[in-house]
Amino acid sequence: MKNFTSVYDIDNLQNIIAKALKIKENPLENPTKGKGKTIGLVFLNSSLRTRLSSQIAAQNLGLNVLVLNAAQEAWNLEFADGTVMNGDTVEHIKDAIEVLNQYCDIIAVRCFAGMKNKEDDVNESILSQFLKHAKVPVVSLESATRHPLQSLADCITITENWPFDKLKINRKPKVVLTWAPHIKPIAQAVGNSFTEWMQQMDVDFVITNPEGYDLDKNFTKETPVIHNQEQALKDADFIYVKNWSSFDDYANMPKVEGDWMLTNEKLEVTNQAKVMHCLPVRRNLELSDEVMDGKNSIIYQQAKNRIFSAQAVFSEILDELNKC
Ligand SMILES: NCCC[C@H](NC(=O)CCC(=O)O)C(=O)O
Ligand SMILES: NC(=O)OP(=O)(O)O
Repeated sequence: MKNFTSVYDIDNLQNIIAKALKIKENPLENPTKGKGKTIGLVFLNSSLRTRLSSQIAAQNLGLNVLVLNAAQEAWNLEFADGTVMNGDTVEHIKDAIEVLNQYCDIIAVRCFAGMKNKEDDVNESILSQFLKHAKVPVVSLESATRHPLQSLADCITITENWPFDKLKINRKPKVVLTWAPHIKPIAQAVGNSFTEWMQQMDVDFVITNPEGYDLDKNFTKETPVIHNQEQALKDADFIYVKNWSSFDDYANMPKVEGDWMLTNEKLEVTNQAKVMHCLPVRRNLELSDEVMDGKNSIIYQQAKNRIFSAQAVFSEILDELNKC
């Protein structure tokens, strides 16, 4: 694996899920694979899980880990080309990446959507600069349109809870991605990414969201989008709860009819569905305390699997680097 920014960077989804599950059994199986190499984890936005799970994963492989919380600790970065830098920005992203090339064997970056300019976000204006200027492999820690390490962890979690090869049940699980309320505009990255990965899993996948909140068609493709939440949740085996703002009316929050928060009452029409969320979650807004703390939640298991998703990816990148 050269870079990891989407599902399209992996050769075989089932193989990498199996690899991650094997790592989970023995995370310290290859403690020297990354010896003498350095990964830089660059965060342009906040993080709890991605920062810590990537750090654990890298350490399990013997990598040196540098963490840069760039938004708080580094110089104020300029992203636009050709700007006369006589304002607040101190260092151009191009120069920062060139310097990271000198220190790192792998560069991992978190760069959320700016939510101001749709074209910039759709074109991944920041991640694309890393892909252009980095001379080492680049890993996305969530970009403007995708969160692939999260989605891989989600696939691992679904597989653990629905062991496709071992189950006697001869049907695919029904997986529902349901929109949830929020107080502010949130990017579509997690929803897009989950959609992209579910389309490659052996599952029946549907999305439910209010009118005006359909995700980018380039991600949803043929996936059914249902605007009636109760209808979509019927017989679900897995429910993935996530908020996102409007894509069509970009980064706005059109008025929503009804209450979309996931509650135990809503779970009644499901097949005792397992509930997932990438976290952080706004309790009693996106989903109720009773769901979050209840027996259907596999949300902390999902968070734990972030370690093994990152470790499987770093391991594949190291295999490639160690070939040279
Ligand atoms: N990395 C996981 C999710 C990160 C981000 N959530 C947030 O920004 C939540 C912020 C808040 O709840 O105020 C998102 O959905 O893309
Ligand atoms: N799920 C996730 O990526 O969490 P953080 O934003 O805390 O890293």
